[in-house]
Amino acid sequence: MQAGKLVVLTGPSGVGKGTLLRSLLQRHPDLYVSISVTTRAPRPGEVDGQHYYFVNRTEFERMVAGGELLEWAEFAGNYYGTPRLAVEQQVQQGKCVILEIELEGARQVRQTFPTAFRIFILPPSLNELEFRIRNRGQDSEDAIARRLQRARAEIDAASEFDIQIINDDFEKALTEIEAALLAPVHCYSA
Ligand SMILES: Nc1ncnc2c1ncn2[C@@H]1O[C@H](COP(=O)(O)OP(=O)(O)OP(=O)(O)O)[C@@H](O)[C@H]1O
Ligand SMILES: Nc1nc2c(ncn2[C@@H]2O[C@H](COP(=O)(O)O)[C@@H](O)[C@H]2O)c(=O)[nH]1
Repeated sequence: MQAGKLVVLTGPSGVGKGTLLRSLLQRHPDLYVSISVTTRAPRPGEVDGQHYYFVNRTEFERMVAGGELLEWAEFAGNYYGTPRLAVEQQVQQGKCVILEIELEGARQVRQTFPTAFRIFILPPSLNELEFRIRNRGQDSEDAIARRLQRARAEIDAASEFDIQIINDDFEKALTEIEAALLAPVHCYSA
């Protein structure tokens, strides 16, 4: 699996991973962002096959049993996983493939693809993280509590990653990710 590169982007829910990735894709449309499978219900505006593949638990468990997922985890009461085939095909075609996934999945990828480049996005503070999740206005109180509880453990694991970037000033964080990905050893190397 070495023609392209695999990049893992992890960080607590609400830190801004998705927003950073959308801006990164606008600047670098040749990047490939993996579309995950999830049992979470779609949020308003989320489109099946674009934001996620939305499936029920039975279908997700069938995909796990069939070896169709590169990694998967349960997060805040729902399953999330990365479809293996699309990622492998894109990497073989030389693409730089980005997985935006939580900590347990990132750890699995470290076992299966130890050469993957792994970035951890940190919030400026837990208070700001909570503000961002609430301000996003997409999660129930229960979901917010579960996500914040998980955030603490995730932040404690930040040093497992190749680099840590604080998403305080958005443009600065974006530039730091861009610089890391465009370094020859991380993406786009021959
Ligand atoms: N640097 C920043 N300063 C202030 N707000 C930000 C910043 N970056 C992102 N946000 C805002 O934080 C909220 C959460 O961002 P986003 O949904 O991208 O997080 P996420 O890490 O992808 O979350 P999840 O893992 O739950 O999908 C959004 O409303 C976004 O606009
Ligand atoms: N292990 C995986 N984690 C994933 C995947 N796709 C998304 N995620 C992470 O889940 C949480 C919650 O996402 P949300 O869209 O419900 O807010 C967040 O940390 C995502 O990064 C995946 O395929 N595998």
